[in-house]
Amino acid sequence: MKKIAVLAPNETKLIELKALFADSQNEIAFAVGSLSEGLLKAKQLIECGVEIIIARGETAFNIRDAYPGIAVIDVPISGFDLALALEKARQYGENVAVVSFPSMIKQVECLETAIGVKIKKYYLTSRGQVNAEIDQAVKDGADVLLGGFTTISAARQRNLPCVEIFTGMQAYMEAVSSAKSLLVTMEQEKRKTGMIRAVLDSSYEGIVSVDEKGRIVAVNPVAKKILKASVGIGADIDDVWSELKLKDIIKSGVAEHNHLFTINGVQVLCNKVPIKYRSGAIGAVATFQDVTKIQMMESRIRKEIYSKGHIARYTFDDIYGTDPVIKTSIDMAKCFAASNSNVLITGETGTGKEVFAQSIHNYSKQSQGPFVAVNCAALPAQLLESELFGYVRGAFTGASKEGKAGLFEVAHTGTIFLDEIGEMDFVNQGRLLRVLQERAVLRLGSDKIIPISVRVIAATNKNLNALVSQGKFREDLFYRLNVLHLRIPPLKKRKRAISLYAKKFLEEMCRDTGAKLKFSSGALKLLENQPWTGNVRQLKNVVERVAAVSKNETVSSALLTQLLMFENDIDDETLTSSEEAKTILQALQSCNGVMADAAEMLKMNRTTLWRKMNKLGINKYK
Ligand SMILES: Nc1ncnc2c1ncn2[C@@H]1O[C@H](COP(=O)(O)OP(=O)(O)OP(=O)(O)O)[C@@H](O)[C@H]1O
Repeated sequence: MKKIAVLAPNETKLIELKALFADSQNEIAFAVGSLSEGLLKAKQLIECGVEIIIARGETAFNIRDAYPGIAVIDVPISGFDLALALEKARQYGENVAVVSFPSMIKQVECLETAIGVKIKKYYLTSRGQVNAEIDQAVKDGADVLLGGFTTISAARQRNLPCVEIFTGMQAYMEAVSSAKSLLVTMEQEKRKTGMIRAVLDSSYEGIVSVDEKGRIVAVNPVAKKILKASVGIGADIDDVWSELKLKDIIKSGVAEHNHLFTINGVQVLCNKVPIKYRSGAIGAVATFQDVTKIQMMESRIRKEIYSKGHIARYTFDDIYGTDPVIKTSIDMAKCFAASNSNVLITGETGTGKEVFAQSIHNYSKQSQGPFVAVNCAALPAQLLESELFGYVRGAFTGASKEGKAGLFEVAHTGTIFLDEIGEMDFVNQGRLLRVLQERAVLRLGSDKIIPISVRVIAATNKNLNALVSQGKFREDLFYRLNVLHLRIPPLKKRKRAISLYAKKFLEEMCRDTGAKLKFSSGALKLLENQPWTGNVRQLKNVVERVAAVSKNETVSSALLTQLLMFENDIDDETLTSSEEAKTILQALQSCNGVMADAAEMLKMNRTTLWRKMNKLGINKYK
């Protein structure tokens, strides 16, 4: 496809030009036409793919005016061309007048001082004016008329002395050479623009940039989607998105980061930056992202990173609860799961508070997000603070170089389960309250607010009301946590459920080992009459022991009595401070005091270890 075209003013010139550029016939299109006829030819050439048009004077001017997207090269009148014309003109007399369109007169003006002559000028704005201007020139005493094709044709018809200013071949050669190098530059620009366009189009961020007047110069598909407006290049940014105040950025020359806006109901996070050239701003660019998309992406990344550790295993189906007491708790918990409010679960140790918390999470809208369980009593206050809220590099001595996301951030879009909340110190209670109020966290040592969407479920076996009246627990925090309250009754209050649990747990254990065991009715009676201070957890442990030691298919009350004696012995104060304490201390020592590792080594969960340490007076280890 030919990208360059030459418009000759007449047939004679066309023949000369075709001969001159015979070598470039494949690259250059040739056509005849000047003024309105030239404009028509230009239209046809553009439709055929021409991007650069070489034309003369007024024709060039008109094409440029009508097709601003097309490069037009004006064939100039050279000093040599004008000198030649003047030399001929002087043969008629001293008074030379040029009658022509402004573009040609401007070129003559530039050259007349160089040549050292004074030429009278008569401007044409249309072809129809030519005779009137010639009349005026003659009246003013012109001996000879200079001009282009229009003037010379009219003068010749009236037998007036005239000389045509020819555009020499040298000028056409220069114009063609300029056109060729312009084409190369244009191709390079197009490639660059194409690459920038591809970057803009593939960006996950919305991007809008404006020039110094606030007119849009670039806008990508994501931005169009968010703005929901038919955003056109050249449109005033204030007509499309006035809230953005992008013109203020051009004025101030100062960037603004992390601004939250709502546009068309979509919350976006926006950065605005001035485009600077030399000392001033020549435009501005705004990049913005749909906040929910950022959150979804973050949550996906977080889930990838934490998928191993932060999953809720239990669902309501795992809770054995045919007894009416627990059924009521399950029904209530299901209702709680449907709301987003904070939940406080109270109940004695081992009643199943975490099982309920996990089931609520899995039944809730947050079920696709992480479930992060934190034992507030298992960590010293300062460590708990950095674990919960995270920190930035250098926040405190020993802080990791990269900083660390807190568990609240980890739990984003999911649930955080704050177990043993009654053990939380006052400083952390204050920080927790702020997080609950503002739904955002500040990492230690940072002033950057990180918005989070986390469902909070807290649990305690303490009487929080009593702790509030003793001044050990913040009242405001208590009310924030206690929006929905789930009380899990102790096992001794669900006597009828004991044998059901025992049977179910035995079935579970047998499923693992392949054994076929069942309780005798006497054994079940015995179980029902135990105090079960450790509640369901304790019952489960006893059944586990039964499954391990029972040699007969039917578990007798005799065997059970023996095992229960042993169970009660474990609770015996005299035993606790000796062997068990020693084992725990050894485990803690070899794990550098890291409770999670020690618990794993001792094959018990962290909560159990923590409780045992408390009981044995070794909870201040480290
Ligand atoms: N209704 C139930 N159905 C089945 N298993 C249960 C039930 N309640 C509790 N459990 C079992 O009892 C054990 C203790 O439960 P969980 O850890 O939820 O208690 P907790 O009240 O959170 O204890 P703590 O206060 O000591 O943290 C778990 O192993 C769980 O499987």
